[in-house]
Amino acid sequence: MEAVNIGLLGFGTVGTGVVRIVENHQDDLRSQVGLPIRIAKVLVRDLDKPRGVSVAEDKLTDDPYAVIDDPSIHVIIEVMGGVARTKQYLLDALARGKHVVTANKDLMALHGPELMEQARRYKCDIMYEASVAGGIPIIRTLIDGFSSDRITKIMGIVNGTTNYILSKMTEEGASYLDVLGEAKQLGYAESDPTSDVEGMDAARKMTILSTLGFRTEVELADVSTRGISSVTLEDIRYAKRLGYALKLLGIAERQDEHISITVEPTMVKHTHPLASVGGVFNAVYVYGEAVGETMFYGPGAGELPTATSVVADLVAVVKNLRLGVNGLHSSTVYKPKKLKSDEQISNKYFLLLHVEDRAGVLSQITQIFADHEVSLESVLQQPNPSNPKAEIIIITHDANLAAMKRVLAAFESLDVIQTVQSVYRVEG
Ligand SMILES: NC(=O)C1=CN([C@@H]2O[C@H](COP(=O)(O)OP(=O)(O)OC[C@H]3O[C@@H](n4cnc5c(N)ncnc54)[C@H](OP(=O)(O)O)[C@@H]3O)[C@@H](O)[C@H]2O)C=CC1
Ligand SMILES: N[C@@H](CC=O)C(=O)O
Ligand code: NA
Repeated sequence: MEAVNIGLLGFGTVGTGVVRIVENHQDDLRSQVGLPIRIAKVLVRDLDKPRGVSVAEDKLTDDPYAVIDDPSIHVIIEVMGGVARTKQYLLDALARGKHVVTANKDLMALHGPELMEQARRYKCDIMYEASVAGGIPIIRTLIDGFSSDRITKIMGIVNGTTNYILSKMTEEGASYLDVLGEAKQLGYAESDPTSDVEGMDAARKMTILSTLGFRTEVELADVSTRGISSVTLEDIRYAKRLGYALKLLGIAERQDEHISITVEPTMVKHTHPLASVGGVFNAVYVYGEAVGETMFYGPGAGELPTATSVVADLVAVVKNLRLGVNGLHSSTVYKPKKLKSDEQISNKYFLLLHVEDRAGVLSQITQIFADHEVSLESVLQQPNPSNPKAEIIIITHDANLAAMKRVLAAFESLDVIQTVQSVYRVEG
């Protein structure tokens, strides 16, 4: 073997970064793996599209099997996105003995176990560090760094696009749609940004992180998911005033072997380290029984940060190749899965209610909380100059989710409440 030949599936934001790093860091990479690394073929959709970095014309193809079936290719780097078709390409590549590096969280969250089984069968590696928190080496950290510990909490800002949007709304009062447009321009958003703003992208990443952290097979359907599309500037202003930052947080918790995983806009206390993570940055807070609190911070999306993780995976694959130890994935998933019920999930909540501005309203509302045994940390009532109704802002003490759902159901039949404007989980 004279060189490691790469088949690159996709030449967009991340693919361009991979080609740049392989070119610009060639000497360092070669010193580490003992062989030159060559981009042998590149799959694109549109052969005529102008590219940010050039590759020889004869390397470009729009035929995926010209890459997958090429016997000279050792490693497939998949940075094209997509699920069903892409899964088939990777299953076929593995069956032909090619190692795989992918940045595709949609695919790994939905079909990770099947792809890993195929990799085991054909003694190949499949690595996916870039799939969660772009440039942060968090997957390696969970698999290797914490192999000796028992993780009980993973809490993360794992979507760069939504963190960018919420940060700009908070700092500049910018409009949601304007900032979403910017995030698309900057290459942060998915090709369909609905998966960013509705929380699905973060849910896929939390599926991957909690599977690794809790060593149990978490499925996407286990993640209760809510995005940021209904977050208003008013919510953000209230959060700020009360000493919180509004963040799209993924939170995975384990207690007595029961787990819960959520993705939702969350009020994070200003003193919590996650509150100051701004822009496209991501951060993952991990609590282990032995290690205690840890936090990992870095760019969550974008060309070169994401490509850094992809190429680091490539280096790991090639080192294994040189040692002849590819495909020796030890089992990181071996615990039976037990999900928490709503009665076992306990959080603080923030509520913003628009109500009739007359005597006795507040006591009717607080009575409903008392009836369902939810106790309150603070209650603030104020007139709203732009609305004849009053606003009530409530922060609860820790309350179980089932009780909170009963409170919200009871509010529906209380005619003094005009609207339940917002409900957010509170952390820190
Ligand atoms: N952008 C980011 O910051 C991050 C992205 N990711 C993940 O990395 C992957 C790639 O993302 P990104 O680079 O942003 O995506 P882009 O849309 O920028 O690039 C996708 C590339 O794949 C090619 N492609 C897509 N579908 C096909 C197809 N059916 N046949 C042939 N070629 C195809 C496109 O070809 P053409 O150029 O001709 O259109 C394009 O070159 C996704 O899975 C994404 O979720 C992960 C972490 C961060
Ligand atoms: N669209 C994603 C890209 C990285 O995974 C994000 O914004 O985080
Ligand atoms: Na990562």
